[in-house]
Parts: sequence; C-alpha cells; structure tokens
Amino acid sequence: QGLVVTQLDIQPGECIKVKGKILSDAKGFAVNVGKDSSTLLLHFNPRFDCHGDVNTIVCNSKQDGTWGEEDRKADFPFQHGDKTEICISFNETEATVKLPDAEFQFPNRLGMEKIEYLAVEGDFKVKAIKFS
Ligand SMILES: C=CCO[C@@H]1O[C@H](CO)[C@@H](O[C@@H]2O[C@H](CO)[C@H](O)[C@H](OCc3cn(Cc4cccc(/C=C/CN=C(N)N)c4)nn3)[C@H]2O)[C@H](O)[C@H]1NC(C)=O
Repeated sequence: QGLVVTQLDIQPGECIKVKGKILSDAKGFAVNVGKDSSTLLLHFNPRFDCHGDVNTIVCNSKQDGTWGEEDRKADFPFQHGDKTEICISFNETEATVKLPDAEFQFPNRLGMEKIEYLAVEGDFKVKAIKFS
C-alpha cells in the first residue's frame, strides 16, 4: 500500500502538493483526499491500462464506502516515467487538480469542509508532499 496521511486539517483554498514519479510500466495510480478511506471528496485515478481504460483519468467520490458516479476526463497529461507535481485544493463547490500542464475540476458532492486524509496508491513513487 502507498503513502497514507491522516489527522490533516486542510481548509478550503489551501493546497496539497504531491511530488513524485510515475513508474515506467505504470498501469495506474490514484490520489485520494477526503475524511478517511471510506469518505472521499476526490479519488483522482489516472489509468494507463487498467479496468479496461487506456490513458483515461477517472475521478469519483466515495460516501461511507460507496462509490459515486464516475467522471472521465478528456485529457490525459501523463506519460510513463514522468516526474510530476499534483496540486489538489478545494472549496465548497469543487475540488481542483492542478498539474504542470493541465487542470481538472470535480464537484464537491459531499460538501466536505476540510480534508483530513490523503492517500497515494498504485504505480506512483512519492518524493515529497507539501501543504501550503
Ligand atoms: C464496465 C464494468 C463496470 O464498470 C466498472 O466498474 C469497476 C468497479 O467498480 C470500476 O472500477 C473501479 O472504479 C473506482 C472509481 O469509480 C475505483 O477506481 C476502483 O478502484 C479502487 C481501488 C483503488 N485501488 C488502489 C490502486 C489504485 C490505482 C492503482 C493500483 C494498482 C496499480 C496497478 N499496477 C499494477 N498492477 N502494476 C491500486 N485498488 N482498488 C475501481 O475498481 C470501473 O471504473 C468501471 N468502468 C466503467 C467503464 O464504468
């Protein structure tokens, strides 16, 4: 299992920056933020080749262990072996994922008011995390 950070107190407008490297043979990875592993404001899941998806970012929320409706993004600004920085922030209406060359929004379906939990899973080697 990957990096997990709990007991956070990230407020609207603050950023979570995850710096790291995508494995050269990555099938997929995920960055999850929310209250805990069962209650996610955002599951940000770039898929190179998994679950039948190729080069597709799948976003979703999770409420008490139940996945919401998936949101598949049009752009896929990732390549195997890339070093990248993923910056996640949120407000009462949406979560924003900022990458060096792309930005995505996802609705704050749960009306979450603070992020307490961060997890990075799959084929992503975390180098650093910063909170600002
Ligand atoms: C078409 C059939 C029915 O529809 C499918 O139904 C599946 C099950 O619900 C959905 O899939 C689910 O989608 C969810 C979001 O909605 C989560 O992503 C979930 O994963 C949770 C999860 C995370 N994690 C850790 C993790 C995350 C990323 C990579 C790895 C491992 C790397 C692999 N590296 C290798 N092997 N080298 C591990 N494990 N499980 C996934 O199973 C598909 O999207 C959906 N597809 C469509 C088109 O609708």
